[in-house]
Amino acid sequence: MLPPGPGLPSPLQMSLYMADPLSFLRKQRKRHGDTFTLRMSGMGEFVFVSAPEDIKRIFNAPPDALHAGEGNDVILPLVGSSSLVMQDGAEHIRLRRLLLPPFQGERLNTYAGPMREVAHASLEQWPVGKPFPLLPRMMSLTIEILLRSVFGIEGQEELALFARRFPRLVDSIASPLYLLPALSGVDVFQKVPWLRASKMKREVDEALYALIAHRRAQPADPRRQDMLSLLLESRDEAGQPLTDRELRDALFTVIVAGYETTAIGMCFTVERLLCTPEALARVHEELERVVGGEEIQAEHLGQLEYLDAVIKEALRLRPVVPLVSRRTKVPFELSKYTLPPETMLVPGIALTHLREDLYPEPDRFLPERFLGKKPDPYAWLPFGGGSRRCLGMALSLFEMKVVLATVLRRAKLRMASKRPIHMVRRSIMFAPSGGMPVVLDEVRPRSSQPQKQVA
Ligand code: HEM
Repeated sequence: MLPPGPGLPSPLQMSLYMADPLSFLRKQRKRHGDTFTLRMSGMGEFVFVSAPEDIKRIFNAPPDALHAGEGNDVILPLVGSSSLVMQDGAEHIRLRRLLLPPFQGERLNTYAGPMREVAHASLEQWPVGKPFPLLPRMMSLTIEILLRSVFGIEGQEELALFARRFPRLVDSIASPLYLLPALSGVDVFQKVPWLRASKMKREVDEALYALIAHRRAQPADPRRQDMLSLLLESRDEAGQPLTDRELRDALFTVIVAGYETTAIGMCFTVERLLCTPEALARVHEELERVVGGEEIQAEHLGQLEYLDAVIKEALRLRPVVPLVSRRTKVPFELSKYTLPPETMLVPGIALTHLREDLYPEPDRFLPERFLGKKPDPYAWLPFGGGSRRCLGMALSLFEMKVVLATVLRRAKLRMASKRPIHMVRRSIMFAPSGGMPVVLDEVRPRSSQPQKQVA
């Protein structure tokens, strides 16, 4: 038997969820307790979970007990069948071991300089004195950072080509023309080759395979620190490198998973800061103390403790991805229930982040909650968790810090209107309403101090 839930007809549950997911979920938790079942018209039953002990059981379950990859069928035609997000079990573990190292640790430090430069260049293009939506600006910035740091692309022409085509392609999957057939397992790009999106995908694929071939043909260069170069050197336990197909799918996946999410996370952080002047003042004071007249460098980041807490609190209160899912493959014990195989389990990220027992006054923006504390991975989960935790978590937090520190030091920003910004659904994400209109009153000059060598 599944946990209790609302007795409403499933089309009504679906409509109420779609209209205002967060307040509908909060109401159900209040009424039915920590674990409850929603019935969504045409999509089946979903068991929502928000208690840290249940989330811990889910994130620590053996890889064969719970699957995540099969829930991602809808993006299969875009990311490809060798993408990490499509795998489960042993193949997921093998691929993740190959892909993870370039996205972690010390090597991130080499990206601080390029990330900062992209942020400066972007900021100088923002209009002064009139309202503009921040989200598209942040999206162009994050895509350029990924193209430089992950793909290792430097040529302006090549950067422009990918930076133009990727977002249009990713956007096309939100269209009903793509979504409706994809939900029934049809690869629109294959079946309807004359569609603009299909043509664009072929062109992007050709450019990606050409990039991979070009890199393979070059002798290994230890000075190259982009992730594609590192991935070309990766070997699995049997000594096998990644195939061209696996590399193409990995590059595509990183773009699909990484550029909008990070841009939205930065917008919401700016929004919370502009609405909380005392927190913004404290960020400025910290930047002045730690960075002073220099340019921001990797070595400053560890000392920006308040900015770090601000980003964590913004991701708690405005989680970009509001939920993750796992499908049970065996009978699965969860609190007092034994859930049958093929049950959809949904760790509710947004729901967990708003629990009063974990975060007193949960609706308030209080970065101090995270000062000097490591977040509990079963209570703070904007990047999901367990063996499926976001591959780009370290990269994304690093990038958010470098870009926000660069922008906030130079830009005098304010919200464009007093109307509150809401979280609105954007495919599987929550994004700021209206693209988050802001006004840039002034751009201060870059620091005049001579720059140290970038780490
Ligand atoms: C604020 C920014 C981001 C947020 C909020 C976010 C969130 C998430 C979440 C919730 C998941 C699912 C985890 C789970 O099922 O437990 C995920 C998976 C993933 N993310 Fe991110 N992400 C962000 C940025 C990035 C970036 C920058 C990259 C790549 C460079 C990336 C690559 C991936 C990949 C490849 C997966 C699939 C992991 C797997 O299935 O093993 N993400 N992300």
